[in-house]
Amino acid sequence: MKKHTLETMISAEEIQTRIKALGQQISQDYANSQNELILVGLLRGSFIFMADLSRSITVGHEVDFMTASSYGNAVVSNRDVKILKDLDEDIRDKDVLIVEDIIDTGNTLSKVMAILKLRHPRSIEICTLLDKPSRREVAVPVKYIGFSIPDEFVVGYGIDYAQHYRHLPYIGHVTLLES
Ligand SMILES: O=P(O)(O)OC[C@H]1O[C@H](OP(=O)(O)OP(=O)(O)O)[C@H](O)[C@@H]1O
Ligand SMILES: Nc1nc2[nH]cnc2c(=O)[nH]1
Repeated sequence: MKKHTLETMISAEEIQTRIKALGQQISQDYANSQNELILVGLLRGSFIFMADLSRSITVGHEVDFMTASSYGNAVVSNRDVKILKDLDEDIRDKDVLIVEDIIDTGNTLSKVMAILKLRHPRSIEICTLLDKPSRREVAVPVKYIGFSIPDEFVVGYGIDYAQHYRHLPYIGHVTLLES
C-alpha cells in the first residue's frame, strides 16, 4: 500500500440504519415470494453486507456466493468477465437478488446479470451498498441502493485497498499522500 490517510465517509451506525430500511423494503417486496428468494453475493467484497442484509430480511431466503473477475482462471466466461467460483445452487424459477458492495463502471454486474439470466430465474434484481453513478459506463438496473457516493476511493465494510481494511465496520475514504 502507498502512504495514505483514511477518513470516515459513512459511519457504522449510518450503515446499520440504512441496512435495516433496505431489509424492510426487500421483505415487503418479496412477501409473496414463497421462499423462492435467493441472495447471490459477489465475493469477496459483499461478504459483510450479505451477513447484515440477510439478517435484516424477514422473509425466508437462501444465500449463495459467486466470484467474478475480469481476468484469471475461469470456470465459465461471458466476454471478459470470468466466473472464478460459480453458485452452488440452481437458480431456475427463483427470485434472485444480487448483493454487491459497490457498483462503479457497471461492467461486472452487467456481465454477471447476463450470465445468470441464461439460467432462467423467475426474477433478478440488484442490491448494492454503494453506488458511484458518475463512473457508470454500462447501464445496470439497480433496484436497491444503500448510498450513492462521489467518485472517491473507499474502503471498509468488505471493501479493500490491496486486500486490507475489509474488516472495518464503517466506510472510509482513502487519500494517497505524496511520497
Ligand atoms: O462496476 P465495476 O467497475 O465492474 O466494479 C465493481 C466491482 O469491483 C469490485 O470488485 P473487485 O474486483 O475489487 O473484487 P472484490 O469484491 O474481491 O474486492 C466490486 O466488489 C464490484 O464487484
Ligand atoms: N476498493 C475499492 N474498489 C473499488 N472499485 C470501484 N470503486 C472502488 C473503490 O472506491 N474502492
